[in-house]
Amino acid sequence: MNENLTTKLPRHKAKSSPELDDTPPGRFSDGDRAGLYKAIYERRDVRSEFLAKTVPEDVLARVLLAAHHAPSVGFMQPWDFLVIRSSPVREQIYDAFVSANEASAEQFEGERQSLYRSLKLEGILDAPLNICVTCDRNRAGPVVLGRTVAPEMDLYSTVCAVQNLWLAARTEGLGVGWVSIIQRQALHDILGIPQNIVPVAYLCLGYTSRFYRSPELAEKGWRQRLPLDSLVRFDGWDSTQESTHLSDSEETLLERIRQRQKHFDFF
Ligand SMILES: Cc1cc2c(cc1C)N(C[C@H](O)[C@H](O)[C@H](O)COP(=O)(O)O)c1[nH]c(=O)[nH]c(=O)c1N2
Repeated sequence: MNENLTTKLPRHKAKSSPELDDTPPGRFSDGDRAGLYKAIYERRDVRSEFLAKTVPEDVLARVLLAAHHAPSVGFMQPWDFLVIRSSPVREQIYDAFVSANEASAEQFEGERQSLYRSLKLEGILDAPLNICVTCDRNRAGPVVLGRTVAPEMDLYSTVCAVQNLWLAARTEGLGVGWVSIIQRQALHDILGIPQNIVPVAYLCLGYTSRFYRSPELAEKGWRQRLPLDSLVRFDGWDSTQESTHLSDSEETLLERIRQRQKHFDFF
């Protein structure tokens, strides 16, 4: 990275006195870093705990602007944000969810199906606000820097915006729940989204009575977080993790990951 550029970056100060701030240029202060990691670890997918409380416009503006600052291929910014408050509209979306969810439940069998049916997988009517994040695949014309050999990059960019929104919302005390159990065509029909625009995410958003400490699906026995050390590979897919094949630094990295994940096990 260009050193001059780095040194010109604004210093983020968590400490009250600037003289005490010895944060290296370009790096966040301990407080700022802790805030970001806290948002990451304490973000949850929220379905049941929404409160009716209104989300003030300035808070929503901050969250949407955070989403708009996501990275995007060729700086395409392919997203639009449909803010949905109307109860009749949300009721139609909810009906679309119910029929898609019934079909989804049929994909599982026996106890797994019973457990699936016991899960609440949306907060469409409970949350005061729903947001549909879409992707305009033609926003920057047919040829986009970075998308020439990987056309799906615009969709990935839109997902980056969703993640920014999700994290920013968490710092504001807002819960977000992603509902993907809705036929895409139903979103086109109900929301009048043109066929050339892709609905990427349907989100429920609002203040909550609480946030689960760990993913609700983990707490309810659906699926647990995987050990990260088993997902890290070195220099190629087939690299083995047998200790004889690992360099000291690779072994140290995996050990640090194990220690850290044990520490954060409950997330
Ligand atoms: C693309 C995509 C799509 C969905 C989700 C997420 C993502 C990324 N999730 C939320 C998902 O279940 C949740 O993220 C995981 O269970 C992990 O929990 P936390 O997000 O860490 O709380 C989700 N949850 C839900 O109740 N109904 C849904 O339809 C979906 N769909």
